[in-house]
Amino acid sequence: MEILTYMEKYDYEQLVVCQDKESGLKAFICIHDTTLGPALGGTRMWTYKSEEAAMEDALRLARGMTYKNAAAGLNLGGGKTVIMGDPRRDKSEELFRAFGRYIQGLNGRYITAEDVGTTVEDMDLIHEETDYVTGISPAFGSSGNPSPITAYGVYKGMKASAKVAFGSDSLEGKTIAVQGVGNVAYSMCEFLHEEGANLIVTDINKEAVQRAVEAFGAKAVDPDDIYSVDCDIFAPCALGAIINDDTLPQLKAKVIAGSANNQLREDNHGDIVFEKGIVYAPDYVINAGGVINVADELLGYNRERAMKKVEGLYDNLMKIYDISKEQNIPTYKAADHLVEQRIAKLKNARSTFLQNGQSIISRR
Ligand SMILES: NC(=O)c1ccc[n+]([C@@H]2O[C@H](COP(=O)([O-])OP(=O)(O)OC[C@H]3O[C@@H](n4cnc5c(N)ncnc54)[C@H](O)[C@@H]3O)[C@@H](O)[C@H]2O)c1
Ligand SMILES: CC(C)C[C@H](N)C(=O)O
Repeated sequence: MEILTYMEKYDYEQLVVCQDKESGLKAFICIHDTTLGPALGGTRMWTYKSEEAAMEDALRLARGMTYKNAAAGLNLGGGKTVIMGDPRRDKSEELFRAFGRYIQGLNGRYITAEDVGTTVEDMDLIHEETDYVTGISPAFGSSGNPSPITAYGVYKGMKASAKVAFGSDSLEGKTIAVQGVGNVAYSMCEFLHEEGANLIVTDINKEAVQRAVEAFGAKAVDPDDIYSVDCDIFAPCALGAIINDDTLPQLKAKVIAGSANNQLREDNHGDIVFEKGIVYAPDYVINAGGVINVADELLGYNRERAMKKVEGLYDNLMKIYDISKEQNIPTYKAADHLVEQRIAKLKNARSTFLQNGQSIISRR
């Protein structure tokens, strides 16, 4: 990968490479765009096949956060970190504290939180070294684990998508195929089960599958079989790029609505989804609940205010579905246009000089 060429193509601001031999930290912090405010995005810890794969993931995820934060109406830019390592084996106090010092060195340009492979406890360790971290323990006045709030937002967004596809937003009796039953998807399944949906689940972690089978009477299938099951809604809640040339011909669902980031391998897969008449909830719109919740901490956390915004994801998606219908364009394009317009307009509106270049958040 020609890294600077790639960064120029998609307008990236900064890529920070973190290496600390003593703690074993190997990480990439990527800041995509800070037009709207400091870059907020989670930290993923994962066993990447190569340094290049980790760096590419950080870049793709950071850009996704710019779009997510802008679409959710937040005054925040987009960034993300990936730490190379096995979250079950390689975590330590010194690793997260070393990482916290790298974040502190960015002096507020980047603020982190949880993502795949990291927890509230990890954020607390980062917090030992920097204030630029959210999703820490509620004892610090924080909002805690964002996953259940993300799950609630996805549930609401799934209802909006069902309304468009089936004429009613009730999920009672609907069959929903869930890929990955980790932190977000388990909470999401609680809402779906309560509403009377039938669940089909898969995960590469057998214990996660078992937990969902026992709690929700879910039917379990092997990871490769989840795409072809008979279902109304496919909910991708594991990793990205799962809507692609191999999986699309297998899908029977009328709706794709899940929490995973970067679900479309390439944009053209969003075009194919549209041509097939599948209602696709753009990932960064439907899964914004967690970031909305942690972002509220920057204003002094108020759960009621945050939840009101998360409820609004239903309407945010409806707006995108309306634009998609009116303009006959795929939903991912409708969402991208809205975001790009917001950023362009605000770039202009925020171009006047301010003493010390203060941002709204730093004034609170
Ligand atoms: N946690 C949040 O608040 C949040 C917010 C927005 C988006 N997301 C996104 O939602 C997704 C899930 O996040 P999470 O926090 O629940 O992570 P998690 O690690 O708790 O859950 C992911 C699950 O997917 C499983 N998995 C991985 N690869 C798989 C595969 N090929 N087939 C089946 N299962 C597989 C894992 O074993 C794990 O159980 C991620 O893409 C994440 O970026 C999370
Ligand atoms: C800020 C975090 C809650 C970010 C979350 N992992 C996301 O992808 O939205």
